Amino acid sequence: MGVLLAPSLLAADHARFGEQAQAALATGEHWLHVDVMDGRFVPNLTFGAEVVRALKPLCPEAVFDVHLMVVEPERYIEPFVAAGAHAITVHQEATPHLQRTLAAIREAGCLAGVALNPATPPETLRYVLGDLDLVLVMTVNPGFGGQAFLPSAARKVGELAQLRTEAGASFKISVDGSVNVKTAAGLARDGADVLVAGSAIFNHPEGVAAGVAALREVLGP
Ligand SMILES: O=C(CO)[C@@H](O)[C@H](O)COP(=O)(O)O
Ligand SMILES: [Fe+2]
Repeated sequence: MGVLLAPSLLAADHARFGEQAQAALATGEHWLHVDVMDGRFVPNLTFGAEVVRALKPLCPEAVFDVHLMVVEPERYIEPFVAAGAHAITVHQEATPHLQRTLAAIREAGCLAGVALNPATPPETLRYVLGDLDLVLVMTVNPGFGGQAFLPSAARKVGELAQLRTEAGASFKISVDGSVNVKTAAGLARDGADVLVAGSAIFNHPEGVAAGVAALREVLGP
């Protein structure tokens, strides 16, 4: 299976979410990445489950990939499931009860993901590998779009691919932060299954379709 692209709505025009989400899906991509920030876990605020609920009828084919950058993420599983999320990712650093939280996400019928801040080692997931469907490697510090890529954090992609093989696990490896035409191909070669891209898609000077096409071109067939 080829690499999936997950356009990140954080970089979309917030006054035209529906239109921009539809433009991203019209390119043939299916995932939509939804960045939820609470002003506590990260120094920025975005939106909540109502955005997924509102987009759902406009984008019935979308896979809503929710990235919770919030403290106490377990409190938000139910509202996002009810709104129509398909994948819910919590931060390893945000909950002391990671296994329970992942189990609750799966129990609710969603893919269960864990995000790793740049300083968090993949080994911290060793004892929850069987509870995971997705690991989100942050290649910037979470909180903002348009930041500089951290190559040290990207090294985790290959390490996770190795850990996955050794453990006989099957989680997807997703990468989030400064995914663009310079970084995408290397990340895919290292083992990324999903590439989250905000600025590279929604801030492309020729529009959303051109942003997706440029990434697809460097990724190859
Ligand atoms: O989770 C985050 C930021 O915290 C991301 O999903 C950003 O939306 C990525 O934006 P770009 O780096 O692609 O502009
Ligand atoms: Fe994100």
